Amino acid sequence: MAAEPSPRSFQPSKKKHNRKRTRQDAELERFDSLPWNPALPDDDPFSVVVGTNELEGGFLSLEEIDEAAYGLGIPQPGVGNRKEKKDKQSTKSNKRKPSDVDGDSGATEVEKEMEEEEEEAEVDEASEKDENLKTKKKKKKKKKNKKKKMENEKENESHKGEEFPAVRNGKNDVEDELVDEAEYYAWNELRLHPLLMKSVYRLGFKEPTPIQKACIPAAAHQGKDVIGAAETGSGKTLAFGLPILQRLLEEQEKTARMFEQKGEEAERIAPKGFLRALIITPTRELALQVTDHLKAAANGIDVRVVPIVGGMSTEKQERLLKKRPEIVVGTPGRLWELMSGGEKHLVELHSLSFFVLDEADRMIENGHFRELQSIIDMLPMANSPIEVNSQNTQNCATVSSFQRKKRQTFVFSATIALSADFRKKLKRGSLKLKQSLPDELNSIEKLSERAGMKANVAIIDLTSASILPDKLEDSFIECREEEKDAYLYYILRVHGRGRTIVFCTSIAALRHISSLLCILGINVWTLHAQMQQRARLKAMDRFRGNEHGILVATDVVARGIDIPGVRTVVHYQLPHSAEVYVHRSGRTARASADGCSIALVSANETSKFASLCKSFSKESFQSFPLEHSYMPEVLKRLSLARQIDKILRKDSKEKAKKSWLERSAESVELVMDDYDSEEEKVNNIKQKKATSVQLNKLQQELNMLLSHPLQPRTFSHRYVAGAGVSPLLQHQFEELARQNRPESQGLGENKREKLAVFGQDCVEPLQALRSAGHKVHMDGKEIADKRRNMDNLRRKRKEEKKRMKDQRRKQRKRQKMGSE
Ligand SMILES: Nc1ncnc2c1ncn2[C@@H]1O[C@H](COP(=O)(O)OP(=O)(O)OP(=O)(O)O)[C@@H](O)[C@H]1O
Repeated sequence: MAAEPSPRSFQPSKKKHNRKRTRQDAELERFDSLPWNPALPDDDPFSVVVGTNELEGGFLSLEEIDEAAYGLGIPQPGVGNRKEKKDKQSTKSNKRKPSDVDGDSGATEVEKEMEEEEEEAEVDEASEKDENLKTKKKKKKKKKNKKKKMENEKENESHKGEEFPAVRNGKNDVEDELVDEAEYYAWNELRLHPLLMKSVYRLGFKEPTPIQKACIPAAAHQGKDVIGAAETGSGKTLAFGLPILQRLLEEQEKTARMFEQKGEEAERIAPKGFLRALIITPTRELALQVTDHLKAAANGIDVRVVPIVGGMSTEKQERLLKKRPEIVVGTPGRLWELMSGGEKHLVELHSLSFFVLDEADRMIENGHFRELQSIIDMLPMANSPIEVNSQNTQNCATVSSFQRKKRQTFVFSATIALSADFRKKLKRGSLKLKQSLPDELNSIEKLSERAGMKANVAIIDLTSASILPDKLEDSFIECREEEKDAYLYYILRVHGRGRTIVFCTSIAALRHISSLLCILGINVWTLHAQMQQRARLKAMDRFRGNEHGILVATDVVARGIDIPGVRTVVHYQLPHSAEVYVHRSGRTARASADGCSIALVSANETSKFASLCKSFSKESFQSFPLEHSYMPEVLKRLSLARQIDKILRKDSKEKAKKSWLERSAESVELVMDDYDSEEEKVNNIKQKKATSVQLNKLQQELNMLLSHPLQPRTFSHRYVAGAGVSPLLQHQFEELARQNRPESQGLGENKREKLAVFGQDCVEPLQALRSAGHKVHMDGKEIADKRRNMDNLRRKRKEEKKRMKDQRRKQRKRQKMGSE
C-alpha cells in the first residue's frame, strides 16, 4: 500500500516508497512542497496556547493563502489539469456509501465491531452444543487477530521516522483516479486544506452545497458558532464536519512545526490525545452514519472518529475510547452512561474545541434528553472557574482556560425553523441568548446558551418557506382506515421502483403490515426501537444493499438517515407533527435528487393532514393517481392474505400462551396435568387438522393469484390499444412496447406489433404523479367547513327521519282511536 504524501514539514521517510514513480507522484510532490506552514498573525484567537509565542497557529485569514501555490486558483471550467486515476468506479461507490472509503472490505469500524460481537455470540451458542467447535472458532479468531496485528506492525514500520504522520494509512484513492480539478473549482473559495480537497475529490462532490458554502467560512475561518438550518439531504453533516477537520489539521501542522523547533518540550505545551470534538445525535443509526461520513472525509488524515451509542457492548466502546480519538459521535444515553461512570477520555474535556448538536430540535422534545442536559453541564464554561482534572495540570490549565473561550458550538437541523417563532428570530438574526436558565432545556435558545454558544453566533437559515426539499413531490391518497393495506400493496406492486420506506407511527401497525406483505410475497425489512441493535443494523444494511428494497419503519429512522436511491416514502400513518413529516419525507429527494412522498390519509386524519399542509405554507398537495382497475385483484389477494394472517396469529398466540404456562409451571416446580378429556383431545386434534387444511387451501389459492402478474381487470392479454386507457396504463403500455420492440429479432419497422405476453411492469410513483397527479387545494378552513356542513346535513336528515317517524306513529294512533 502506498503511503500518502504528507506536508513538507512532516518529512516522511522517502526510503519506504520504493514503488515506481508515476505522474501522480509528481502531482503529490507538488502538494507536499506547498508552503502549508503559515505564520499566523499575533492576534489569532485560536492559537493552541495563550500567552506564549511558542505555538503559533489558528486559522489562515483569506489573504494569507496563495491560491496559485495550492493549485486552488479558480480555474476556467474545462481547462482542468488532469490527473491519472485507475478506478473511476470507486469514486462512484464512495459517493454511494461513505463507509466504503474507509476500509478495504467496505465495512465500517462499527460494523466490524458488530461482526466481531456476532462471531462471539455465535461462539457462545455453539458452546452449548459443541465445546470443540468453540475452541476451533476461538483459534480461528486468534489467528485472524494475529494476522491483523502483523499487518498493522508492517504498516507502522513503513511509517517509522514520521514523527507526526499527518497522512496515515495512506489509502490514496485520489492519486489513482482521474480528477479534473476544474470541475471542483467551486470549492476553492472555501479554502480548505489540501488534504480535505483531496477528500472532496475522492468523494466526487463537485461543488459545496449552499449550507456548506455558508457555514464553512464562518465556522472554519472566522471561528464562529453556528446555528444552521437547511432542507433535509442538503449536506449539513459536512457543513459542520469539514470545519472541524480543517481546524484539527491546522493544529496538527502547528504542533509539528513546533516539534521541529522545540523537540520534546513541545509535547508538554501542546498535549495530544484529548477529545477535540463531541457530536451528539438523537439516534444510534444517525450517530453511526455521521461517524462513517466523517471518516470518509478524514480518510488519509490522522484524525480518529469513534461512535459511542447504546445497544452495543460498553466494554468495546471503552476500548475504542482508550485509543483517544479526537472526534466522538454519540447518542446522549450511552455518552452520559460512560461520562457519569468517569470514562477518562470523555470527562477530560478541557481541550474540547467543538460541541455539535445534530438534529437539535429533536433533543429538546418532551424533555427526552435529560442526559443531554447533564452532558452539557459537564462542559467547561467560559466564565466558570477553572477546574482541572488532568494529570498534566499546569499545561492543561493553560490550554484548558483558552479552549473554553474558543470552543465552537454548532447546532443543526432541517426543522429548527419550524418551531414557534424561532423562524422569525432566525430571519431577523435576533436570536437572544438568555442569561438565566430554568432547569429544563426546552428551547433551542436555552440549549445553545447552556452549551456555551457565543453571542456573535452565525445564524444560517437556508430553508424555504415550505421547509420541504424543492424536488420532493408531496401527494396523498384519501381512503378509509381499512383500505390502507390495499393501497399500500397497490403502491408497492404497481409502482415499486427504487427504494421505498414505509413509515408507521406505532410498532403494532408496523408488525401488521410487515406480516401481511410477507404473506403477499413482498420482501420487506423492518426497523423499530424495540429491536436489538444488531438486528437494526442488519435491517439497515440489507435495505441499503437492495436497490428496490422496502423498509417498514417507525420514526426511529425518520431523522438524518441517508440512503441513496430512496425514491418513495409512504406515510402509512400520519406523523404526530409537521417536523416529523418533514424528516420522514426527507429520506427521499436528497442531495438534489428527486423523490416523492405519499400520505395515506384516512377520514379521521383529514384535518390533521390539512393542518400539516398549512405548516408548510403549501396550499395544494397532489392527489396520487390511482388506477382503480387494479383494485379488484388487489382486494382479492388481500382478503386471502388477511385470512391467512388471522390463522397464523391465532396459532402463534396459542403457542405463546402454552409455552408461558409451561414455563411458569416449571419455575415453581409444578407438574402440569393434562385436564383435557379424551373427547376434548379428539376435538382439538380435529380442529387443528381443519385449520391446517383451511390454511393450505388459502395458501394455494393465494399462490395461484401471486403466480400471475397483478393486472387491471380491463386488461387484454393480446392487444395494447383502445380509448379510455388511463395515463398510468398508457405509460406501462408504452414502456412495455419499447421493451418488446423486437429489434434484435430482426422484425421490420412496419410489422404490426402484438404483445402476446404481458409482464408486471412498474411505473415509478414519481413518474405516475408527474404524468397524472392533480393538485388538490388543501385549505384547512375549507375542509373544516365541508365537514361541518356534512355534519349539519346528517343531523338534519336524522331529525327529519325522527319527525316523520313520530308523525307516522301519531297518525297510526289517531287511526286506531278513530276505529275504536
Ligand atoms: N457537496 C456535496 N455534493 C454532493 N453531495 C453531497 C455534498 N455534501 C454532502 N453530500 C451528500 O449528500 C447526502 C446528504 O448529506 P447529509 O446526510 O449531510 O444531509 P443532511 O442535510 O444532514 O440531511 P438530514 O437533514 O436529513 O439529516 C449525503 O449522501 C452526502 O454524502
